[in-house]
Amino acid sequence: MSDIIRRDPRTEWIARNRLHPLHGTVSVSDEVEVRGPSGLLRKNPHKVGFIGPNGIKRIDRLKGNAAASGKGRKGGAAAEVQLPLHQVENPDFYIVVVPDMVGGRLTGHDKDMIGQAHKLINGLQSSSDEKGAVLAVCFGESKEEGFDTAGVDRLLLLNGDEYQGYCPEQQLAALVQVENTYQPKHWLFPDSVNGGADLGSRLAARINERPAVQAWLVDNSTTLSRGAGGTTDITRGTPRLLMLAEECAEPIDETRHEALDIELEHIPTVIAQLQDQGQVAVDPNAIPLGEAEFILSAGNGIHNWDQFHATATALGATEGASRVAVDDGFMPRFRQVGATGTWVTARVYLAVGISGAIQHMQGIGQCDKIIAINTDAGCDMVKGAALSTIGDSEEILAELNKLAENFRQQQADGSDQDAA
Ligand SMILES: Cc1cc2nc3c(=O)[nH]c(=O)nc-3n(C[C@H](O)[C@H](O)[C@H](O)COP(=O)(O)OP(=O)(O)OC[C@H]3O[C@@H](n4cnc5c(N)ncnc54)[C@H](O)[C@@H]3O)c2cc1C
Repeated sequence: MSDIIRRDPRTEWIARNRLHPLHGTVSVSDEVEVRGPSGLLRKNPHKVGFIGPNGIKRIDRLKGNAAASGKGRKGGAAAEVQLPLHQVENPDFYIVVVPDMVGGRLTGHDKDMIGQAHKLINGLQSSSDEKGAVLAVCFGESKEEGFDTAGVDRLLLLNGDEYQGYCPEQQLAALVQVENTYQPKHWLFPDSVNGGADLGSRLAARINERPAVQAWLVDNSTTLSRGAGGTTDITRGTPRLLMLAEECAEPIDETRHEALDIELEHIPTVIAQLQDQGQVAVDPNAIPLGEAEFILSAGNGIHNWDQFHATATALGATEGASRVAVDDGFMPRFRQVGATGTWVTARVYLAVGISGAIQHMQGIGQCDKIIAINTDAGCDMVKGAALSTIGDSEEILAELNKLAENFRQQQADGSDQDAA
């Protein structure tokens, strides 16, 4: 018999006519793709997705991705790209940036500020032969490895004991010494609650400069700042000292810089009026999702919710969730991350059993590092993650719990020995 698929006009007509008594027999199929009576492969839009436990229709992304291989993956284990090196041999002038370095690393806000510093340098260089460099002054312990790709030409790292914890008076003394030594063209601070606004105000008062605060559009002559609680813009000439709003400029991404270490002598040691009593432990779940630094987020791939909550506690992470986990009633609505939930800016976003739908990815675009745990190596979350573990969420969370427990135990043993 011939393999040619022959058209059956009568069956085709019945398939098109939803009121025909035989319609169900020719068109009903649980398949999303069906070969119609004409031989053509057709998609049945009524069969795409399924009704979840809450009665809401959803698209099953696992099905679409299950067959996907790891081919064509980007992001994640991104190939190292060697960017062109930008060198400034003997800078004629400096623009000094003082990053917040929350957790010892440059924040997105810090990187925007460094981008702004280079914009100012380019403007100044276009009208003279002088060469400028960005000098970053960083306090405390640094874990940052990307000063060069962030655009730092010179780096002054002040991490002695006197710079540990909250010590604005000592930091100010160092900045005054930088001012006396380098006479920078501009001082840039992030206008943030993480220290930038405080330190910038202190230095402005000390060196008698009138700063621009919440500056968001800056060039060499004019600065636009947000005023009156963000309801109006204030235009003024660009001052020497600027406290910059987030996203004031594009971060550096096309060049690599030297990040040469420099040292500064004769910084006076200040007898502090303020005493740092150390950090206060807080319940990670009491931190608003938008401000959380480390988020453990659950999706439809979580099948053991008690274990998920236990892991979040063991890791000290703030809990987040995909919309499906929320719609299905496993997590409260205020934990939803994404376009219609909270937009998060965590340093580490650990997504467990989340497929990476566009609405979810929109909400995590500002996170520094995304880690995915998923059974599907081809899902969009894995494609966008810096690190992925492919496997069952329950098994991987069990291992994570064990590691956290061992770590705690080792720390406890260590402190016992110290006490003895
Ligand atoms: C207007 C609109 C707004 C939306 N807004 C949002 C929003 O703000 N936030 C949001 O999150 N979604 C939002 N959505 C929903 C979004 O489109 C997705 O449906 C949702 O994000 C999917 O959630 P999920 O990844 O948890 O579930 P699924 O898509 O079902 O994915 C589950 C994932 O878990 C994996 N998995 C399954 N079993 C295991 C296992 N045992 N171990 C490990 N992994 C496993 C699967 O491989 C899959 O990748 C919105 C949708 C619309 C239409």
